[in-house]
Amino acid sequence: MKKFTCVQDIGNLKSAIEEAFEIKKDRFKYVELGKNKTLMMIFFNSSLRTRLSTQKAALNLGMNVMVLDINQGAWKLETERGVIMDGDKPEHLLEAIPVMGCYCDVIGVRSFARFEDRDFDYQETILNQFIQYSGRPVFSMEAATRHPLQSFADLITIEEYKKTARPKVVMTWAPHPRPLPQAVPNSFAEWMNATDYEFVITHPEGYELDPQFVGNAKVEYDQMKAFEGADFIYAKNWAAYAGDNYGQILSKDRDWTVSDRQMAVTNNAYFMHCLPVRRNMIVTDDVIESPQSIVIPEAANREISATVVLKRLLEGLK
Ligand SMILES: CCC[C@H](NC(=O)CCC(=O)O)C(=O)O
Ligand SMILES: NC(=O)OP(=O)(O)O
Repeated sequence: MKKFTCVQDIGNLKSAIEEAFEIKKDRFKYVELGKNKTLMMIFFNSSLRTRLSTQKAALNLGMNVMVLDINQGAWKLETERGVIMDGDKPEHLLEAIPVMGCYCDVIGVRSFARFEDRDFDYQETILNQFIQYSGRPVFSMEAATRHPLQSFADLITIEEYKKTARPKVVMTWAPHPRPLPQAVPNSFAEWMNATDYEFVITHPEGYELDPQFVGNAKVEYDQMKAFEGADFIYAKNWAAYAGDNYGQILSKDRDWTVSDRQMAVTNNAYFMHCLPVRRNMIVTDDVIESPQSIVIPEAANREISATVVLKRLLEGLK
């Protein structure tokens, strides 16, 4: 594997899941693979789970790790070409990227959507500059339109907990005080559509995601109807994508906050969320603390998805 940015990069999902379960049984099985290899993790945005689980995954494989928070300590970076750099940004990304590539063997990048220009975001301008100019294999630690390490961990978790071969999985929008990226919902939809699960997306009108990610999923504007008989509930907020509303908050309707009321019409569904989660906006305390909440095992599986991905990128170096 030369990059990991989307579901297609992991190849056959059944094999990927088998590899994840194999590594989960012995996460140090490939500890020699990363000897004298260095992972560089570059964050343009905050992180807890991705930062810790990916570093742990690198250690599982015997790698050295360097972490750079671009906005803390490094020079402020200009990312646009053609800009006269007479402002507060001393360095251009197009120099910084190949320089960073000199010091490592594999690069992970976190760079969220900026909501200033939908094309800039949806062309994955920042991530693709790392892929084009670093000279190293690059993987996404959440970029503008996807979060594949999270989605892979979500799939592993559903495979561990599902009680039927083809569970009903429902992704629901929920309210939030800030406009959040579409990366997590886009990516979850992309991975769910790559399985044979029954997949439903529910959100208020106006929150339609990019059709390239919605695919053949059923979109249901009635949340209670969507929840009927569900085996897994995946909650997430996202800002509007469509038209002139890109990056906007259209609703903060807390009737969409996941509570016992909605969970009561499911098939005793498991509750999932990528975290961090705004309690009593996205989900009530009772639901996220219930026996059906699997958000912690879901977060734990981030170490497994990252170990599989780094293992394949290291194998691709040979
Ligand atoms: C893994 C999720 C990362 C990010 N989440 C946030 O930015 C939450 C920030 C907040 O709740 O203020 C998102 O929604 O894409
Ligand atoms: N789910 C996830 O990626 O969490 P962080 O933003 O804390 O890394």
